[in-house]
Amino acid sequence: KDRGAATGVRREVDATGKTVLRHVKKGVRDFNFGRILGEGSYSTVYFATDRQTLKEYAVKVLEKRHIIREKKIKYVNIEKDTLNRLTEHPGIVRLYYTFQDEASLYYVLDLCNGGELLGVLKKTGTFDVECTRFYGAQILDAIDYMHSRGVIHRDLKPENVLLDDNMHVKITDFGTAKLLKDPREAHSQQDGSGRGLPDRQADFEDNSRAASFVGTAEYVSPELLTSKNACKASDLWAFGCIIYQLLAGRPPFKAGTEYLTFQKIVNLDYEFPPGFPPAARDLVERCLVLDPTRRLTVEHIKNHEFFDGQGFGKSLWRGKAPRLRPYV
Ligand SMILES: C[C@@H](Nc1nc2c(c3cc(-c4cn[nH]c4)ccc13)C(=O)N=C/C2=C\CC1CC1)C(C)(C)C
Repeated sequence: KDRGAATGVRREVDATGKTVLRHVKKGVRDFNFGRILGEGSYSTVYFATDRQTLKEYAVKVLEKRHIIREKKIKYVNIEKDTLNRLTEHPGIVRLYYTFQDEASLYYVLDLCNGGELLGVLKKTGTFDVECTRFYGAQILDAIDYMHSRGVIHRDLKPENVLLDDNMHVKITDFGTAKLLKDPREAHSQQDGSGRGLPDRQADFEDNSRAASFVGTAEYVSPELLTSKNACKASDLWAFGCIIYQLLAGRPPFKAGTEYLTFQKIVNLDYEFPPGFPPAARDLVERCLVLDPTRRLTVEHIKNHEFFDGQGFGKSLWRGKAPRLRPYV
């Protein structure tokens, strides 16, 4: 079958002579590929335009041979399953289509023209309190939605927080997410950390994969370094690191080598620069808690004084993003 077939619905006559409408998958030839937007370890993301609709997308291309050789098939499936679970939130990159050809897999996704939050932060150096509150609230709202759908991101960091045309947040890069098997976990605080529901410990991911993955050094939570088990609170540890970094211009735990960075994390060895806003300091201190069961939850954070006056409903995603100003 011609993979590059035009899109949409085609009228055909089936074996019994009945006229049927067939949905035809999009293919590589339905898109004009443009520049490279970003490169991951197993993928390249291109700018692309749909030739029929002229809509612009980001297309993530994964080379099959590379994935097989590097034994990453599981990660590819996790990412696709995760993207297919997270379809109804403005703060999550949306997957529209997938297709393949002999050599590669293709994911057609939201185009985030604002690029990575890290890039924007590097340009301004730091964010002022208003910007930190707005971007912190959007990231937190997206985390809340992910967790409600039983997804733990496990590698949240400013490189994976993208920005769309309105400079609103789009969380991406779910190849290392952890999908809680039992959706019941999704709607409660119990979340695979084995807390409170010991009998369901078995429900969770096979520990072999969990054991093998560790996030990006600066944002990885202490429990992932010590017990190899990520939980929803692990994403809130990363959230605390991101809030600190937006205001300070650098992450709280950063050393010359990964090992020394891990040392700082498990020893909670960090300090605030002079003039760090007190409400933000209190919030960060209550997220960067070694014991995941004592860390603030999403609900606690939404009610923290740092977010006083910040709505978390639809208004958060409708309003204009604040002009980016450095925290001086
Ligand atoms: C984090 C990711 N980088 C990026 N991933 C995506 C972008 C993206 C866009 C720019 C950009 C746009 N304008 N200027 C820069 C720079 C980096 C991007 C996008 O627009 N849409 C979906 C993406 C990813 C979705 C896919 C994970 C499911 C890595 C480095 C892994 C390739």
